[in-house]
Amino acid sequence: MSLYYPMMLKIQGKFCTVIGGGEVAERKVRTLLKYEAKVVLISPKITEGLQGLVEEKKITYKKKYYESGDLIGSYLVYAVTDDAAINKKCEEEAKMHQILINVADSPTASDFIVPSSIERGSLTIAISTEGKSPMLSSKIKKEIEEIYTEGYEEIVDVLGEIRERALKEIPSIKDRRYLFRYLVHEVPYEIDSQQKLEAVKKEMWKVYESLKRL
Ligand SMILES: C[C@@]1(CC(=O)O)C2=NC(=C\c3[nH]c(c(CCC(=O)O)c3CC(=O)O)Cc3[nH]c(c(CC(=O)O)c3CCC(=O)O)/C=C3\N/C(=C\2)[C@@H](CCC(=O)O)[C@]3(C)CC(=O)O)/[C@H]1CCC(=O)O
Ligand SMILES: NC(=O)c1ccc[n+]([C@@H]2O[C@H](COP(=O)([O-])OP(=O)(O)OC[C@H]3O[C@@H](n4cnc5c(N)ncnc54)[C@H](O)[C@@H]3O)[C@@H](O)[C@H]2O)c1
Repeated sequence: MSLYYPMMLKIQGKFCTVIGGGEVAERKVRTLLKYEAKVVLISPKITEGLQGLVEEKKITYKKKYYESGDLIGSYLVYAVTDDAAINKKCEEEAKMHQILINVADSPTASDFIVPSSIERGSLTIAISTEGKSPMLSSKIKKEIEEIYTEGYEEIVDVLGEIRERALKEIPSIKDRRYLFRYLVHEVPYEIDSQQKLEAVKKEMWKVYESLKRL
């Protein structure tokens, strides 16, 4: 059994502190920015990529070594220096203040792990091995990407729109469940071209209109 509880976290507008400015830090920062967090970066040296983000004012940069107290007020912390003793100090401070921390060189010390993930609009598929093999996570990701192709973004949006309409227009939960089951299990999602995708979307709405009237 895994000790990690999977969940989806909204970090938009939250202060996330990254200690360290190397390649791993850059990857973490880019992901945090993608989800619109407010990133504070603490490191004496940073990569060119991170320097670019500082110049574009995308992140707040404090050019210094980590000191105790730096984590106060953070929502999430990433200890990603190449110095295990410093990462450990960050871990201790975070634990003292009950701030969630990810420690790059120690999955077991981390409160949370960043999974490998696939995004198709609102559909997210995340894979984790509890840090035992990021390489396996990455392989599985590639396999799943082949099954859940980009077209799923639009399929999920249509499912969402139909669900919203059905909640208003189909009073019986049994009927709604039948509809959702039909849309997900019976309509074949053959969507390997835009033309086929459009045909599937049309079919989904047709199913909705016909089941609504029953
Ligand atoms: C998913 C992804 C998210 C992200 O970081 O953004 C991620 N690692 C990614 C990339 C990546 N990771 C590594 C390389 C170099 C190549 C290699 O060595 O493999 C590359 C680059 C690449 O593959 O391109 C190696 C590596 N990873 C960790 C250590 C430290 C250690 O194990 O001690 C070492 C050094 C091991 C060593 O020195 O040998 C630790 C972690 N990496 C995790 C996540 C967490 C566990 C996930 C899980 O449970 O499976 C965990 C525990 C911590 C965490 O939460 O960060 C991201 C995108 C992958 C994708 O999506 O394709
Ligand atoms: N989680 C992952 O996915 C993953 C992947 C590969 C490696 N790692 C681990 O992550 C760590 C960092 O890897 P990297 O390739 O980014 O290293 P790196 O050497 O490129 O960068 C280390 C950074 O830490 C900074 N630093 C050093 N001491 C500091 C201090 N006291 N305070 C603040 N910043 C300090 C340095 O200035 C530098 O910017 C390593 O321990 C490595 O084993 C993790």
